Amino acid sequence: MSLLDVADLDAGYGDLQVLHGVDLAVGDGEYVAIVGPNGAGKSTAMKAVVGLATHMGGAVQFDGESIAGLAPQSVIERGIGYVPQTENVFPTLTVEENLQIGAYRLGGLPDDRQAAVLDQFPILADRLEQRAGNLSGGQQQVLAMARALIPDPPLLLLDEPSAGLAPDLVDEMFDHIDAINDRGVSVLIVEQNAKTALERCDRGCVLAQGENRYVDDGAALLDDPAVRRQFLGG
Ligand SMILES: Nc1ncnc2c1ncn2[C@@H]1O[C@H](COP(=O)(O)OP(=O)(O)OP(=O)(O)O)[C@@H](O)[C@H]1O
Repeated sequence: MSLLDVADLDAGYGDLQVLHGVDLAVGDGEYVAIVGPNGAGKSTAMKAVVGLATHMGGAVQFDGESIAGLAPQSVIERGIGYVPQTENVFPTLTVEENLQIGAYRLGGLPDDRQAAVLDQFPILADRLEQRAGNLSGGQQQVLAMARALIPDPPLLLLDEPSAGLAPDLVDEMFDHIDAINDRGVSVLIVEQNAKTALERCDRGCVLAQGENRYVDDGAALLDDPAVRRQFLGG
């Protein structure tokens, strides 16, 4: 049994079904990437796990328990951190206040959790009093990840963490994700940047038109001529 196990998932928005029978698993300590063309349903798969898309059928299990159809706050309370693609920090609040919001379910920001994330992301330690909206795009993404990590979730979901970043910052973002995973947090990312994501992850899942197309080790997918031709530009 994986930490996150999604089987035969149907999901969408209201009456619109976007996902058709999607399977997805993230093992303990594993780093999994969902890649695929625009509109494939990658973000929807992630949103269905966290309760932001309509669950229409199939199983979603986290740590051996069903979370299918649960509201986002219940999913997060069970130990899944989630960083949406956009609007993932409160721009008018300071860095420290953003971290405090990550702790609101804990009834306050424990010193050890603040210390742990500041140790991991020193760039934030120097900017605690700065408004989040004044940080660069990359720094805001780091803050969003740090906030999601405050409750110490065993699984972190990142929706397009490299979106909108200058090319030289993309590698830096992926280095941060590697470091999070190296500290024992299981990671599921959705990425447009398929090649880089597949190079970095343990396992990749290629989605197209709301269905699984390929699931394999990242390196095996990168080597697969059919995957390269259809999804990686040759
Ligand atoms: N809130 C929503 N309400 C209705 N339809 C939506 C909503 N969000 C996404 N969709 C539709 O669901 C389909 C899949 O979108 P999704 O964002 O999951 O794709 P994606 O693979 O993440 O693509 P992209 O890389 O372009 O974000 C698209 O047709 C999109 O228009």
